Parts: sequence; structure tokens; C-alpha cells
Amino acid sequence: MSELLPILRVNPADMPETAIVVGDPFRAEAISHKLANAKELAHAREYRTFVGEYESVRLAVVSHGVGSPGAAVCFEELAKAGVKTVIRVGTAGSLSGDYKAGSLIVSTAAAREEGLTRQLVPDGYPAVADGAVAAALYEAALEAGAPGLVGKGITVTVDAFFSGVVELPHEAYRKAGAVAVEMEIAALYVIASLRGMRAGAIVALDGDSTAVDEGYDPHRNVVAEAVEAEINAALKAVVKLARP
Ligand SMILES: O=P(O)(O)O[C@H]1O[C@H](CO)[C@@H](O)[C@H]1O
Ligand SMILES: O=c1cc[nH]c(=O)[nH]1
Repeated sequence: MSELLPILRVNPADMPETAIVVGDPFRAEAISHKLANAKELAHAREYRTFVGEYESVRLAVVSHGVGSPGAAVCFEELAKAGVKTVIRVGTAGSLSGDYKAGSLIVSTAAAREEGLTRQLVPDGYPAVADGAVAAALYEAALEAGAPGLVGKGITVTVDAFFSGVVELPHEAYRKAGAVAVEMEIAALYVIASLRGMRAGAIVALDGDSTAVDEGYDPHRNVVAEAVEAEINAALKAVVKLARP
């Protein structure tokens, strides 16, 4: 039987205990360029796996694609490989007038407005960040700075990016004080809780969440600068967590 993880196509023995996960395979590659001794272990489907060192801490950088079901496959296989700490570095839409494009948000918990986790745990089960990971990310983000503000709060994980004829739940969550909406954090937090990993997430805001249906443009400089800032913050957080 193959030693490789069936979907990531990586040998578990090659995986460090810490992983940064991102939706975009090109973002994974960009992060790998910041690592010493970086090496790509595999590129299977949307999953690219790099390993390397940052300030002498070994870590993996893995892309999980768009949406919770595909991302869950990645998170489950990371757990099977013995990964203990997972940090998602993503993009999200803003639900708050206070946080514009270019701001960074550390997700303290995620509303489970997707379908994947309903097939894993009961409806009342929470999707929460690990406290130490969230604290390290927030501290590192304040130090890294961003073109916008740095904040923390509840994020919302949905399945539908563009809306159909049914109203998405964004407005109710906006009124309830959630700050951002994206597509994978709830899956990460639930799977991490089930599989004994600690997890956290930071997102760069690419515009108001309602903008996705009216000329979504995640390629502006302000977004690229915020993504660069959150990558640097996540790498610093990895070091803070490895050497508290
Ligand atoms: O930028 P990433 O990490 O992919 O995150 C966000 O961007 C994608 C949608 O464009 C979804 O995956 C969403 O969660
Ligand atoms: O899921 C996402 C990601 C980025 N921006 C959004 O509005 N939604």
C-alpha cells in the first residue's frame, strides 16, 4: 500500500507539526518563497504542499482550494499526518462598515453557515479558534500592520459565493456583529476540534461582502498589500507559538 496520503499525495513522515493553509495554490507558492530550504512535496488537484523553515521553525504551507468540502479533505489529511497546529491565511468580504478592503481580521469563532460540518457534528456544536493561536495571530497582525485596520471577531463561513434567488444570511450576521464572511474557517475549526489540532485564521478583507454580486475585484493593490501583511503576521505567529 502507498505511504502517501491518498489525496494530498504527501508522505506523512515529511510533514511538520505546523501548517499554514490557504485557498489559493499561488498564495501557497508565494509563502514558500519566504521559507528557508523550501521544497514542494506534492501538487495534487488544488492541493499544493510545500515545506520549509521560517526563523528555524519547520512548517508546511498547503493550499485547500475554494469551499468547505474540498478544504475539509485537506484538513483531515493534515490531522492524519500528525499536524498539530493549523493557521488559515485567507481572504474574506467585510460585514462591517468599520473594516474596509485592506483590513485584517483574526477569526475568534465562525458561524457554521455551510453544509459540510452538518455532516460531521450536531447543529449546536461550536466552531471556535484555539485561544493561543488567535492571540498569537492578533499580536503578530498588530505588529505587521496593514493598509486598513487590524481587528478580531466572529466570521461567517458560507457555501455560496455569488447569490442566487435565496437571500444569503449576511445581513442578519452583520446586525449580530459578525465582521467578515468567507468559505472554509468553520470547517477548519470543527475538524481541528474533532481531530485534536489547534487552529486559527486570519483574513484580508477584499471589499464589502455585498460587492461580490456587483463587480467583485480582489486584485486591487490594497488587497495584495493586506494579503502580504497577513502572510507575514501568520509566519510570525508560527514562531510565537513554537517558541512561546
Ligand atoms: O482567499 P481564500 O483563502 O481562497 O479564501 C476566500 O476566497 C475564496 C473565494 O474567492 C474562498 O476560498 C474564500 O474563503
Ligand atoms: O468568500 C469570500 C472571499 C472574499 N470575499 C468575499 O466577499 N467572500
